[in-house]
Amino acid sequence: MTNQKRPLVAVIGAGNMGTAILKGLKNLNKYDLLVQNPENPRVSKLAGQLGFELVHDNEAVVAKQPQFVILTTPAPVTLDVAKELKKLPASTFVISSAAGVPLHKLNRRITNSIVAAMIPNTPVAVNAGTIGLAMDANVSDKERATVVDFLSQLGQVIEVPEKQLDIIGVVGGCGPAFVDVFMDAMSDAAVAHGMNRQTAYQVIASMVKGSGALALATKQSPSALRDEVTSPAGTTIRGVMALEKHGMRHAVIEAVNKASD
Ligand SMILES: NC(=O)C1=CN([C@@H]2O[C@H](COP(=O)(O)OP(=O)(O)OC[C@H]3O[C@@H](n4cnc5c(N)ncnc54)[C@H](OP(=O)(O)O)[C@@H]3O)[C@@H](O)[C@H]2O)C=CC1
Ligand SMILES: O=C(O)[C@@H]1CCC=N1
Repeated sequence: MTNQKRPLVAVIGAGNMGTAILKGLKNLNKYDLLVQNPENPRVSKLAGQLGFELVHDNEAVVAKQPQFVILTTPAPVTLDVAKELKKLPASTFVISSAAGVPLHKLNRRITNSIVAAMIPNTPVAVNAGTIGLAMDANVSDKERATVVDFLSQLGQVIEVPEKQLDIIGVVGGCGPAFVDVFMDAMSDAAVAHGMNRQTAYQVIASMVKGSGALALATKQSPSALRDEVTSPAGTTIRGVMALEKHGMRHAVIEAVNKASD
């Protein structure tokens, strides 16, 4: 049997987003994984769980010549990290997930490699993410396709002009937290009506997953889908009217506005 070498993917910054990406990549079972993070027992434990190699400086990342480098560092340190990746080979793809860090600033520091900016969300951990992606015009079609093909393994990739990454970051990136608040509130109500907590979580998560799948499959607008549920004089319309009365629509719009500030 031949011992074929697997492509190496490096993730710099194994916090919440880095870990979600590592889990999604691990599920694929086709990449070797390298992580750079400051020494931290949490990350050492994660290395054992997910089976990645752990290093603590970017020189070690450069030396190992990964095919893809994913930056999941806090936004304020990402440009400093990028500076240390200058010596990566020209064939390396560096994909930053740092919200609000613009491509031209990354490109100024990573002068050699192909650079992309993305906004993923935590469902990448189960390969069901939503990933906004922007690349400079000078990236070739072939390079662009390589990045899209790679990231598509973690979820749905939506290429957008860079100026739209901020709003994708809110709707797609923060969105799971907003949906989690909704699911948590609905679980409380279900428990108040006598459902046990674990069953409530299962029913509600499955309902949210199915609603998203139906919207994607049918391409119907949310309002058209809602109308299909609201039977005349039925239960749903009473619930929808209560949501309107208590300002759910306004609360959601305000959440997006505040997160965009
Ligand atoms: N969380 C999300 O859903 C999303 C996050 N993002 C972006 O991802 C990035 C990370 O966010 P998030 O995971 O939530 O943040 P976390 O704070 O959870 O993770 C940041 C990680 O980076 C590590 N780190 C800090 N400084 C360095 C450094 N110089 N070199 C290498 N690693 C470093 C931290 O290590 P330690 O903890 O040991 O200090 C930590 O493990 C941000 O830029 C954010 O904008 C984008 C979309 C969605
Ligand atoms: O809360 C944040 O700033 C990051 C960016 C999008 C989701 N999480």
